[in-house]
Order: sequence, then structure tokens, then C-alpha cells
Amino acid sequence: MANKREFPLEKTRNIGIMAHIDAGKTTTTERILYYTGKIHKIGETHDGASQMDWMVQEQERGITITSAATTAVWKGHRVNIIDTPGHVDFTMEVERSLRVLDGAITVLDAQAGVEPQTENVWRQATTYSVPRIVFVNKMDKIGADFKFSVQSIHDRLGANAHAVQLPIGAEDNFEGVIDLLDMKADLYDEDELGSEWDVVDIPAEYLDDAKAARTDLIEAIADVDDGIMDRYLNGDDIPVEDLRKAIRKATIDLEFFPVFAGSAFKNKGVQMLLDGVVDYLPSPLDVKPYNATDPDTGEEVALIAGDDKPFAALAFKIATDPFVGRLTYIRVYTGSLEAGSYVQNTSKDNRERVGRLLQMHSNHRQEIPEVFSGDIAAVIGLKNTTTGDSLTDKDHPLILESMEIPEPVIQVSVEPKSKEDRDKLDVAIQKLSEEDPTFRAETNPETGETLIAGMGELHLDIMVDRMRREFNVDAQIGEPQVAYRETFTKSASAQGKFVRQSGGKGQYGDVWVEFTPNEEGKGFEFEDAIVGGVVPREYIPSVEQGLKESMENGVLAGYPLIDVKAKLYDGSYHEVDSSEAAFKVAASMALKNAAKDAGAVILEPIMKVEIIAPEDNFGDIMGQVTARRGRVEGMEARGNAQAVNAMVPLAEMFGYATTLRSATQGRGTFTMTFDHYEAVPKSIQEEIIKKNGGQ
Ligand SMILES: Nc1nc2c(ncn2[C@@H]2O[C@H](COP(=O)(O)OP(=O)(O)OP(=O)(O)O)[C@@H](O)[C@H]2O)c(=O)[nH]1
Repeated sequence: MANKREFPLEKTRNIGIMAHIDAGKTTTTERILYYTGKIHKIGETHDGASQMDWMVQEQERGITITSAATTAVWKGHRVNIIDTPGHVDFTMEVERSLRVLDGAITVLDAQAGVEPQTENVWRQATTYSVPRIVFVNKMDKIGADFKFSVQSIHDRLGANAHAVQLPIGAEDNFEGVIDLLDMKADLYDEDELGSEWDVVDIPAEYLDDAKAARTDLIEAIADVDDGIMDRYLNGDDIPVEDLRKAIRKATIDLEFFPVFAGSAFKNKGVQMLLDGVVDYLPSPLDVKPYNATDPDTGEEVALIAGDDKPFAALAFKIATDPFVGRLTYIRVYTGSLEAGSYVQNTSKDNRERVGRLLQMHSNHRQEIPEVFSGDIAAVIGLKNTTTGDSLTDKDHPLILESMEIPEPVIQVSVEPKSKEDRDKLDVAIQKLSEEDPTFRAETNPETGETLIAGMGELHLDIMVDRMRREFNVDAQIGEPQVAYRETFTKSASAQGKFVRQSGGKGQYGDVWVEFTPNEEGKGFEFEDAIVGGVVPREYIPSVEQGLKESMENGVLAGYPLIDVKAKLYDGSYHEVDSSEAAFKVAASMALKNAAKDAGAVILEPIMKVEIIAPEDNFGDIMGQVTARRGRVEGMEARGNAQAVNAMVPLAEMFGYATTLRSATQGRGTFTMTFDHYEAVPKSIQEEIIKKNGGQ
């Protein structure tokens, strides 16, 4: 087959833009699109004209919620960009983007440096081995401080980051940047939209600083590159191209993080950042091969990019598009795929027809005949594929390593106004949870109450808003509640025996199961330790299923029981009366019976909270944390404000925004992210059980 790819693999970049909320990711992305000729008008993200944030909720609130994919061309390279949300409630969007990206730009606010959500996304990017370059944005803002921002990368992220540029001026006087490799200055004209700039000699007053910074940079490169080290020690004059190559290699190896300066809003420095993407971030050929497993042999396969290999891709996002319906975003690792052909969904073990293929340009799309290795594109026509599924050639099935899906921590009840609304709600829940795996819903079979769960108040707020607008659901929404979990703290064994004999065919299931606490985050694990067929093979999956289902409803107060291992080690059966259903019931009885001895506890989400408030309010803030059952973990001065880091149970954080606002006359802010689960204190556990009617 003739290769019809437009850009060679080595000239392809799949990058993400990530940061703390409001650092300027969307603005930076828009400027990139403007300078690469994709859009012709600069749309301010907060006046509702943004090209990237196209959902109504995004435009109204001026925030990014879903990660948008778009494509640009810079200096002969195809750059696929994913603009990810900064708010912690949408971490899953960041997570799934990271899974499929080869590199990222981390955007910082030059006045704030590294912020809490920067730490989170940085950690996630490290988990997925995604190389990064850093853009210190907002150099025009009052209080902008480039040195402080670079230092904060060392202090707060422990990362080996080094400036490859220096800003010329700051705040109102920010005029451009100095390139520390070429030792030239790029000066922008204030009145232009930044499309042109002058490359001039470094202004005399910056020359000493620039020389010193260049020496620091070369020493930093030498530290990660032996060849450069030798030449540096010899006193050689190292050509710029060699330095660039060394930075590129160390960046791709995650040993070095080049730092750029600019102001997206004031149209400065974005082109140099794009050069950085091309120079330092990897092509699909440069990254660590992606892991996959052959489902037939269990053998591990390393996927190395190339078009002449069997097709393998990961579905990383499902979106419902108002015009074309269901869109499945895929990242192609190897091979190619034509519109109108078929793929094997190895995860679901079925074949799916690929309708049309689309290249996404944030708010419009272009139909393409074929996708190639290294591409990110959307498929129309896949009906059963969900987030995280592997799509491969049917003769070369592979399961690609998927992504972690975090547990939702907060929930609200939804009470539809009418029967018709109930039906619409069901459709909405199905569609929205397909799009967003962190959005869950369950209906209590006894009370008929529906609970929707998500990652935070903002997340649920947006979901409720979408249910109303896109699916016309009229419903009463309850107050946010904590999504508690349950777990076992001790090992316990119990029998579950379900026998009904009332003439005719009866029911008979009998099992002995040992339960042990599993490591946090490991979920449910089932072990079949039956010997001698005392529980026949065909009933064992029912035992596992019965346990899984009853764990969903917990053993204390109706919350899902998590992180428990179950070992089925004994039992008995009846030739005639045994059935799958009877073993399922027996399994759930074993769970209930073991619960008494297994030290069941209720777990609550503990949030990592960062509160920033004026120094005068320091005493109040400490008091507020303690009163909320919180633990202060650290504090530091942040300019003339104080930052307090603490671990606080989510249950105590409802309404905290108002408390903080009134205590600080509106000057205090806070952010929180889920950190871990902890058992609630005994007295609170009893209260929760009482409130939920006990079990
Ligand atoms: N002064 C200044 N403001 C900027 C700059 N870049 C962005 N902003 C402003 O900062 C605010 C946030 O910008 P966005 O681009 O929406 O930030 P974001 O990081 O995409 O935000 P989320 O997607 O909601 O996380 C907007 O009011 C921008 O106008 C900059 O370089 N300088």
C-alpha cells in the first residue's frame, strides 16, 4: 500500500498543554493556532469567543472542561495538541490525555510559579513518562517573576528545570525574550499581534545576566550529558546545534526540563515555545515503546511506531457530538486504518466497522481517508467501544496498557420530576458515563433513589447542567454528599449456605470464603482455591459475581466495599438443586457472615488542601483546619501571603469557600484534590450507619 501520510513520523509531535487552573493554557493554545495559521482571529477565552473551549458550559464559565484536540503545522512539523482542563475535578481528562501524548508543555503563571494542580499534573506526567517543556506565562502580569518561577519548579516539583531563555523586562515592561543558545534577543512590538518580532543583539544591560545564565545552562546540560561535559571541561566552544541535541536527548529521557518565558495574552514568546516543541519534544519514534500484551499467549509486546506494522490503537475518549453523534478518539500506535474498514476491539472481543475518520480542529473537523501510526483522530461508527479499549488488526490482537480511572468522591441525589424525566435521565446517565468514566450513577433498588457521583462539586454541577440542557431532564437535585467506601481491616472466613427445598427442584449453594484486606487501591481480587471439585467449575464464576455484586452495596451502610481479597476454599453442592443463582446467593451470604469478624470500617476521602491567605489570617486558618478534623502538613510564605498545606476529610470541606471568604474578606483562596481514603472515627461511623438505616 502506498504511504499517503502527509508528514513523516519524525516530523510529528503529539503534545498536551497542562497546568493549574487559569495559568493560561487555553490562551496559549489559541495563540499557537493563530500563529500557525489555523485560526484568523484571536478569541479571548473569557469573552466566550474561544475556539478551543466550545462547550456552552466552558464558554459561560471561561474554563476548559473537556480536553479538545486540534492540529497545527509549524516549520514543516505536524503538531497535534490537546488542551487539558486545569481544575482538579477534571483530572481524568488530563490522565487520559497523558496516556496518549508523547510530550507536554507545562504552563505556569509567572506570578504564582508552581501551583497545587501543577504538582498533580506533573506527577501524572511523570507516571506516564511524558517529557515536558515549561512555559512561564503571564510575564506581563504584576508580580511576574521568572527566576522565582524556575526556582519553584526545583523546590516544589524537584525537577531538573533550566531556563533556555531569559525574559526582557517584566510586568508592563515585558518586551521579549533572550535566547540563551543563540545569544540573541527577540523583541516584540507592543502594537502588533505578535506575528512579527525583531531579532537583535542582546541589549547591553542584559548582557552580563545572559552570559551568566548561558554558563549555568551549559553546566546543567553537561551534568546530564557526558560528551558535553568533556568538551566543557576542555574549554571547547560547543556549537549551538550540539547543545540543542543534548537538551533534546535529556528532555526526552526525562532528565531535563527546558524553561521558556512569555505572555500568551500579550502575544509574546509563543513562536519560540513552538520552536521548543519541535526542537525538544519527542516524535512518536523517540518515545519509550508502548506496552501491549498478546491476549492469546500473554506475551508482552513493545509497540514501536511504524506504518508498515499491524494496526494497533487505543480509544482514549468518547464524546457525543451534537452533529455527528458518537465520536471515538483514538491514538494510533502502529499501522494504519482506512475509513470504511473494520477493526477488532480486543478488549471487548468484537469486530467494529469504522465509518468515517475525522481530524479534529477544536470546533470543526476535516474528513480524512486514512490514519497512520502516531496520529490522533476521531472515528465515527464505533458502537461498543469505550474509553481505554484496544483496537487492533484482527489477525494481530493486542491489549494495550490502559489508564487508571480514579474513584468518584462526591455524590448527589437526583429525583426526576416525572416518569418521562426518569426515562430521559436514564439516557443522559448512559451517554454521560460513556463520555466520562469518572461520572457514575446508581439507583437504589429499594428506594428508587438515583445517586450520581463524580470528582467534585464543580464536576457534578456541570453534569447536572448538561443533563438539563442536552437531555431536557427536569429533576430535583439533592445536596452534595461524600461518596464513602467500606473495607475490611482483618481477615475472616465464613460459610454462606443457601438451601431451599420445598418439593420439586430446590436451590442449593454452599461456599466457604476467606476474606483478607487488600492493599489500598488494589480493588477486589478473587482466588479460586477449590480442590477436588467440591464446588463444580461451572459455579465458580457465579461465586465471584455474587461477591462482586454484594460488595457494591457494602456491609455497613450501603457504600461499596473496596480493597478486599476473597479466597473460595471449600463448599458443597447438590446434584439436582445446585444452580448459578444459588451459588451467587451463597456467596453474598458468606460476605455478610464474615463482615462481623472482618473489622468492617467506613472509609472517607481525605483531601489534600492548600489554603492561601494573607498573613494576618494565619491564626484563623489554622483554627479552621483543626476544627475540620484536618492535619496541617506544612506552611510557607508566598509573597506577603501564607500558604497552608493540610489533609482534611472531604466531609468537613463543604461550604468552606464561604467560611474562608468571610474570614479573609475575600482574599483567601483554596484548592483541594483527593489524596487517599481513611477510616472515619468510630463515633462518625455510627452516625453514618444510623443515618443510612444500618444493615
Ligand atoms: N496578564 C496575562 N493574563 C493572561 C495571560 N494568559 C492568559 N491570561 C488570562 O488568564 C485567564 C485564564 O486564561 P486561560 O487561557 O483561560 O487559562 P486556562 O489555563 O486555560 O484555564 P482553564 O482551562 O480554565 O484551566 C484569562 O483571563 C486570560 O486572559 C498572559 O500571558 N498574561
